[in-house]
Amino acid sequence: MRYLSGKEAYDLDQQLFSTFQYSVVQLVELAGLSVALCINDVLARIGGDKTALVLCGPGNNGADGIVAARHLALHGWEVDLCITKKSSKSDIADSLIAQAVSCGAHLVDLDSLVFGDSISKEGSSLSYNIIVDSIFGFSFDSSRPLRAPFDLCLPGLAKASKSSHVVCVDIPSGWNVSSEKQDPDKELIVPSTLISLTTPKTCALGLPKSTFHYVSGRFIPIELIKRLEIDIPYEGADLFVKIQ
Ligand SMILES: NC(=O)C1=CN([C@@H]2O[C@H](COP(=O)(O)OP(=O)(O)OC[C@H]3O[C@@H](n4cnc5c(N)ncnc54)[C@H](OP(=O)(O)O)[C@@H]3O)[C@@H](O)[C@H]2O)[C@@H](O)CC1
Repeated sequence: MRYLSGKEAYDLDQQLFSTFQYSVVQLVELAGLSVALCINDVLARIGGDKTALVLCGPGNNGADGIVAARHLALHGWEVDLCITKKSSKSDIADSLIAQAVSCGAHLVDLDSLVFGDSISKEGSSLSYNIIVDSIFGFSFDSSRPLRAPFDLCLPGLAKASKSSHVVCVDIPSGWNVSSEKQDPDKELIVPSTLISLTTPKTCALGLPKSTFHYVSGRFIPIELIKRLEIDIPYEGADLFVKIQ
């Protein structure tokens, strides 16, 4: 299995957009659909109800989460969708959010969430069976200090991840993407599931042995698969494979 650094993942992404002429919307749609399929597979393994909170960030990792929220809602899940921070650059988030809501996802404000051993909505004792971390992906820069609202919600999510099932999309938010080992002095998310898109990134080498690890995002052109030696052992027409 090929593990990519943050820079290699970024370069691959750029080639998909330039040389291979994919649009962002196409790729986040395929990524988000495969994330939703993986989450259904997780549910079949852990049991419990079909309730999920999807926390989305400002970049394309967040866009993957918004699309996944829509598909989960279409798969019969009760989905709360929280946009932690909107990007000033992206013009796709608004339409993706509107589509998710029209398919049954409920928008919740970050301020209305209570972070503890689990995450719940203010005034409600109900917690979510699955929390989806789609806040930051491979463009996260762990050398920069976290600004609001991430200075509060990422440590809150990290705490909740010790007792709740947190599914991380592509990268556990806050982790150093290109390092096998994480800073022991930082309070970081402990993923119960990681869904690596395209191929795992270096940080996935430091996953706990108990973490479910999926690879999905089956949209890489043959030429890139050969050149980068990305040989994911998909079976038949499956859009994801569980590798741990
Ligand atoms: N080829 C593939 O496999 C595909 C991958 N896809 C997905 O795209 C993801 C990568 O998306 P991405 O490049 O848009 O960036 P992402 O990681 O969402 O974050 C960017 C945001 O983070 C912010 N930010 C950074 N550091 C920060 C800090 N310390 N503290 C605070 N903020 C910080 C940064 O802010 P800025 O630097 O602009 O101020 C910006 O707003 C990838 O992981 C996968 O999920 C698919 O959708 C398509 C095909």
